[in-house]
Amino acid sequence: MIVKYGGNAMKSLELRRVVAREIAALRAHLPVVVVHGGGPVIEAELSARGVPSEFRQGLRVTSPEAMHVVEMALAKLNKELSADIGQALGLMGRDAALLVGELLLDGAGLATFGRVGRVTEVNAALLRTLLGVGLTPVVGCVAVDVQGEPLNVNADWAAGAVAGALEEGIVFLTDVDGVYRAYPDPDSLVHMLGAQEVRLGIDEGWIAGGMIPKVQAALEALSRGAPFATIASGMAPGVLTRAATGEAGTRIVP
Ligand SMILES: Nc1ncnc2c1ncn2[C@@H]1O[C@H](COP(=O)(O)OP(=O)(O)O)[C@@H](O)[C@H]1O
Ligand SMILES: CC(=O)N[C@@H](CCC(=O)OP(=O)(O)O)C(=O)O
Repeated sequence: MIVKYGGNAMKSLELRRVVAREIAALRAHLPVVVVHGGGPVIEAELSARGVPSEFRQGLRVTSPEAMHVVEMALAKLNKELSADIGQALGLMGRDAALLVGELLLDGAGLATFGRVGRVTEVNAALLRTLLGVGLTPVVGCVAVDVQGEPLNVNADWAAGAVAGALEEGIVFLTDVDGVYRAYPDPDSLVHMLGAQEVRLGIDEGWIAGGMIPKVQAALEALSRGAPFATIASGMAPGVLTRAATGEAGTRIVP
């Protein structure tokens, strides 16, 4: 199974330990690949260095200077998360062409998002080799382009691409229990959400901000062969097993 671990599900050291325990418990039953982001850590490093960055359509417009900071921040976090999880090997998408990508272009075909990219190829053989020797791959969301330059990939997209390539299910851990029809009304949590309703939700604006790349990545993973894709809260005990069996979170369906 693929676990996408984002910035909001690692807000505190305590929460990080809870998630690490969940991942360790899950892999006693099935192989796990972790793909992580780290938006808040990136944000802190950029502001400490006075490097400006803005979000457009939920994506960080990434100058070459910002790219440098993004990669540095995520690489350090990658080592910390790998240590939290244990029996893990931390890798960036740039290592061994694990995540190969291309620049994201706007509607006019221009790279107005800067170094933001999307994944075109995943080195699934490497992930399978690591799993085969009992290591949990922990993958940071910086991909490499054909020129060997880094690309800043939204971590939900990166995780969705890995799930599609391995044809395994994926759980996106975040700070909410799933997708709400009227966020944050707790009674409006949706248990199953189809592609058509996802499009409607984005158009009508009740799926917004950071939830947009998550639902898009879930649909992309399903279309590439992942058997299930669920969005769930990293704060709920036992969440990974419950999300995998459909008892927790919002399951996205084609
Ligand atoms: N319909 C919705 N249901 C739930 N959360 C939503 C919805 N629309 C927008 N959101 C926002 O999406 C956030 C999760 O995305 P994001 O902050 O990018 O998480 P992460 O860092 O875990 O990837 C929630 O905290 C919430 O503020
Ligand atoms: C292009 C883009 O937006 N990249 C993200 C990568 C990290 C990420 O996605 O982290 P979360 O999972 O914590 O949101 C960024 O720079 O913040």
